[in-house]
Amino acid sequence: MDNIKCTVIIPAAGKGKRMNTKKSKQYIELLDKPILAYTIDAFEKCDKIDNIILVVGKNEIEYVRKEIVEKYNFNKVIEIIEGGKERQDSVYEGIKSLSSNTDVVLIHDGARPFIETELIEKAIINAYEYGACVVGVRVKDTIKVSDGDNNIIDTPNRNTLWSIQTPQAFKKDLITMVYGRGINDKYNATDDSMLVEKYSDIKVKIVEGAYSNIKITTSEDLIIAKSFLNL
Ligand SMILES: Nc1ccn([C@@H]2O[C@H](COP(=O)(O)OP(=O)(O)OP(=O)(O)O)[C@@H](O)[C@H]2O)c(=O)n1
Ligand SMILES: C[C@](O)(CO)[C@H](O)COP(=O)(O)O
Repeated sequence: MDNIKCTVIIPAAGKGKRMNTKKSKQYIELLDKPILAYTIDAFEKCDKIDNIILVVGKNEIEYVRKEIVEKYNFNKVIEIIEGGKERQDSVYEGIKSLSSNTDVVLIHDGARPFIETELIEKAIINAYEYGACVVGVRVKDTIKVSDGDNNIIDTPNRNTLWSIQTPQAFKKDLITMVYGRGINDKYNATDDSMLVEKYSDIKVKIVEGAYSNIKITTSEDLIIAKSFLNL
């Protein structure tokens, strides 16, 4: 475990359309610190992480370098690169810049600032053992499947359902192979593990995560985030 070389790719090039604020949500400040800085901090302080690759919007590269990476002394950040149109395109840019000296690759949303060290470490261990894993929590609601007219057509057994978060962690060769194929096929995956499910025989392990590991997506999430920080 101590010898596993781990790189995390943090996609943070989104526009935050659902948040609908002037600045993209990952740059909103909580206690004078941008949300993205909380996210990076979680990986900077995890001993098992060697390198961090940040993927951001073209016009934000210099801001992120000066006002986040340098300001908070994030020494593990080795690259700040330009993202793409969709999350998947941004992650692929990160994958293309991975060094050969990496065993396990973690992918974690820039907009998930409350990830804890213990979960990062569990994800690394499971990825190393099984090849691929995602962090997730059991769903609390009953989930329905609908047809195109909002009629219910199925109610899956809740005991089998998970709400999937990040980090998602993979052996480097596996995630590189499946991302290459997904991009080539223009296969639209809403999370990284979908590509492993589609293009390999590897079973993706779910690591039971934390309900606090929210993705800041809409304005309600900011209220929750502030309450976590006692604001
Ligand atoms: N082209 C994109 C789109 C998303 N992301 C990142 O992927 C993570 C999860 O995406 P999401 O929460 O959907 O962010 P946005 O795309 O910014 O939000 P929205 O869909 O509301 O516009 C975020 O950290 C986001 O910055 C990215 O790097 N590149
Ligand atoms: C990867 C993810 O965070 C897992 O829940 C999520 O799928 C990202 O989706 P989004 O539509 O880009 O918010």
